[in-house]
Amino acid sequence: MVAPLIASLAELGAARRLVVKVGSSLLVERGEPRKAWLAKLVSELAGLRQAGCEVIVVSSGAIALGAARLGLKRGGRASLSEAQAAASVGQVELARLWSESLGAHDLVAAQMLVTLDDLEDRRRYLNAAATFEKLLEEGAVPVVNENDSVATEEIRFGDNDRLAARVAQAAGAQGVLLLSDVDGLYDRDPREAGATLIETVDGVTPEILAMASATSSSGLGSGGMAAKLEAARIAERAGIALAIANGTVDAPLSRAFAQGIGTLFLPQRGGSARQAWLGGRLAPVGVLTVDAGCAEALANGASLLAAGITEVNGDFRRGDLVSVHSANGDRLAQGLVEYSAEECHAIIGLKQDRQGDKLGYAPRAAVIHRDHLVYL
Ligand SMILES: Nc1ncnc2c1ncn2[C@@H]1O[C@H](COP(=O)(O)OP(=O)(O)O)[C@@H](O)[C@H]1O
Ligand SMILES: N[C@@H](CCC(=O)OP(=O)(O)O)C(=O)O
Repeated sequence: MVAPLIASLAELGAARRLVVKVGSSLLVERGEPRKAWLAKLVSELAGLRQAGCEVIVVSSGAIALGAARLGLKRGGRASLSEAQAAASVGQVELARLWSESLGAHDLVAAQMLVTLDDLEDRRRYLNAAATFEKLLEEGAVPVVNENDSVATEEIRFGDNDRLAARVAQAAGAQGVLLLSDVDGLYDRDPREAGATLIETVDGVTPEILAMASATSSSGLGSGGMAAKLEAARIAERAGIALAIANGTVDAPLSRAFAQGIGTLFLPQRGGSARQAWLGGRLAPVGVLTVDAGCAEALANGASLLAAGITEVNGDFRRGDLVSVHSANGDRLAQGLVEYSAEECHAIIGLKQDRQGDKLGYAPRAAVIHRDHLVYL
């Protein structure tokens, strides 16, 4: 039987497996950890655990803590190399904080540092998934962060919101709670007068995306509301409910779950687990632009054929992840390409029967087969 999808904040609080993400601004204030706040949050997490919910924590804060220890300006975010150095110093402290706080409730913290690459490669993704499963089976609480010290500019999440959504997918969680310094998504930047909290979002549309700004209010975090909406898109496609709630209050989890204050992004019924993984991948290496007829065919579940391609960009090889864009630049789909960029250039715009001459071998059935394509 297919489990029913979560439809309210109360149901999110009763999820069997939940990812709770804590932003830098909640954990760190003027370079110091907010220990009293963390202790209260952890007692709520322990309550969830007692109620039978398996909890995974995604915790930011390494860069902010490390920057303070090293005396770096701009919270350690002036350059990638400073962020990397700050993270490696701060992560030691962050891990100890979680280990001590969870330990006070007889819970064991398990550190998992992942890079974007770890979750983009299918084999490594499944490997991480197995580790989450084992840790939860053993009763530990995984505490996840990006491995900032080795991440490079191109291959990096940079924000822990999207990381939390990808972790939820890998760990088979039903829900994600992003704790931030606002009650949820407002219809415009909450610093503007008249901003209204949106309680439920049924599908992250371009109108919803337009509400968010990418600036972090505290200056400590990264990505702002825009990153949270990207996370919501990854989650909804994977059939996972995601909520944004305020972590600055006294009992953030019960305020969100019992009082229902926050924004809930409803999960959408999607394809297979593999398709959800593919749709959540974040680093395409090329772009194929298609004409209107092809865009319509893709929306109806067709494979991508060379005849509909009008432009090829990027340097990719067979099997790489590429984005499919409409003529006006909208991202329509992404998938694993059957040809290299060079081969795509050779057959662009051609029907199947004319491709063999250009390729020098019998053409494949499609440029991206529909089994390896996710319409976004
Ligand atoms: N439409 C919006 N709704 C809510 N918050 C928004 C919106 N647009 C911009 N923001 C800003 O995004 C901030 C949250 O992002 P961020 O500071 O990165 O959080 P965190 O550090 O918790 O991850 C809010 O404090 C708010 O100032
Ligand atoms: N991995 C980084 C956190 C990334 C980040 O800034 O996230 P957030 O504070 O949630 O916007 C760190 O530990 O400092």
